[in-house]
Amino acid sequence: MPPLEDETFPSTPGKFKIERSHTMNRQLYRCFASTSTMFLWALFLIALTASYLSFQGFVDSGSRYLSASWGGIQWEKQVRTSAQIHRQGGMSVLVTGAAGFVGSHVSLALKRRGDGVVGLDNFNDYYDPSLKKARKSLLNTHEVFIVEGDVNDAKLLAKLFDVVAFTHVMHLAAQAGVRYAMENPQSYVHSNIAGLVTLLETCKSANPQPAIVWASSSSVYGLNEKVPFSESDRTDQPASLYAATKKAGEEITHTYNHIYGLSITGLRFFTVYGPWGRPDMAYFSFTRNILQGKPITVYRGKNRVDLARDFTYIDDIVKGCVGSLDTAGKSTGSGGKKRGPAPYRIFNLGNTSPVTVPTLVSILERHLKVKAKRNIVDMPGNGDVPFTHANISSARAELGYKPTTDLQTGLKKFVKWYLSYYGYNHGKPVN
Ligand SMILES: O=C(O)[C@H]1O[C@H](OP(=O)(O)OP(=O)(O)OC[C@H]2O[C@@H](n3ccc(=O)[nH]c3=O)[C@H](O)[C@@H]2O)[C@H](O)[C@@H](O)[C@H]1O
Repeated sequence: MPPLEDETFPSTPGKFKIERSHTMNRQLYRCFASTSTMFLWALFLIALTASYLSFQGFVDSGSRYLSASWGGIQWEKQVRTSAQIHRQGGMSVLVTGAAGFVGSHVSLALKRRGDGVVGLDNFNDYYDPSLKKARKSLLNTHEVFIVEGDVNDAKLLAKLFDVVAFTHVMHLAAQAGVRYAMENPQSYVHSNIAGLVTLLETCKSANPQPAIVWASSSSVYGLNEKVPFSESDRTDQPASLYAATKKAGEEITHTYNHIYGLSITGLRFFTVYGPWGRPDMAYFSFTRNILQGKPITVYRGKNRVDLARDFTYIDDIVKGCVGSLDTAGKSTGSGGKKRGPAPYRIFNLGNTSPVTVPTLVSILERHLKVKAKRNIVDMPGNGDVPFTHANISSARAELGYKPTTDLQTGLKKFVKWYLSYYGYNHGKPVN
């Protein structure tokens, strides 16, 4: 049998009751006994709460750490290893948009010649992210590490510059696509303006400051009618929000060059195409539809004039990018302050021989050996421009840029890659 006291002071504090009819001593004793028990209970509860809270904190910080895709000793090691330079006079380059079309090609080219490369990409779903993951795997086999993150993440950028003193930044992360800007305008502001400023803020504060080469676009020429397009032509009539954000990027980078001494090179790409390309672009989506027996929509300009583009093959663009990195003068600032004038350059990277969209379709038909079902419609007012044509004399003189691949040859290589990657039905990638 348990003693009475034990029954009167049950183990559950909330059940405690004072018995008024007992003697003073007994009450005092009970009171003392109850006070010490309560004290012990209180201590126990405090300890329990404290350990619960600290455990919760551990779980929270642990899950934060686990859910974050960057940070930690192992991650830093991967970044450092990927950034290591393996040639005399080489550079260490942060490539943003490294899982993208141009970014993956440029990263590989740099790595192959012995430069250090660290990629950054947010793997967004503007187009099939599995293609971006496949590019990442390819880069992985060449020992290029891609950090998963956004250019708007200032902490991540600061950390990357903390771990590696990048000599150059190849900034290719962007919201691409001319017509999609009508569907999702904010994504252009987020990536092409806010993201650019975040990156420049990091670069301006870095010690040493890197030289920056970044992707502008042929679309900045907008409604300009003077052909071929020269860098000195007017670029104040953009036809799409995409073009407007790229033009804004040119002005923004100029400001950072002027105030902080950042070395800046802007590249106006002309409709880049090739293996591992972007599925949202015409040559890519036409290929898919033609193979699947689906109709393609071919836009036509005013007065039934065919639209034309200065389609530029990816390998030529890569040479222009690498040439830009090689010739980029140094940034002059330190501690966030300009110490002297730094280069500010803009180059057209085109092919110099525009081809009409119906001709593009005919070339694809020949390579695919399938007839396209053409649905010809008047160009909707969706930001498109009727033609592009690059004057590349500046790039030729200063970068040694000389495109060598015509559309016929380039599309042949694209189709070969496409069929090996997707197969004839554009099902899942062939393993
Ligand atoms: O140089 C650039 O700065 C841009 O190049 C690229 O834009 P664009 O030149 O518009 O390429 P792309 O979409 O392949 O359309 C090609 C042609 O096909 C026509 N087109 C397109 C789609 C369609 O369904 N039908 C059609 O006729 C269309 O009217 C056009 O005449 C990049 O996407 C862009 O991110 C940017 O980098």
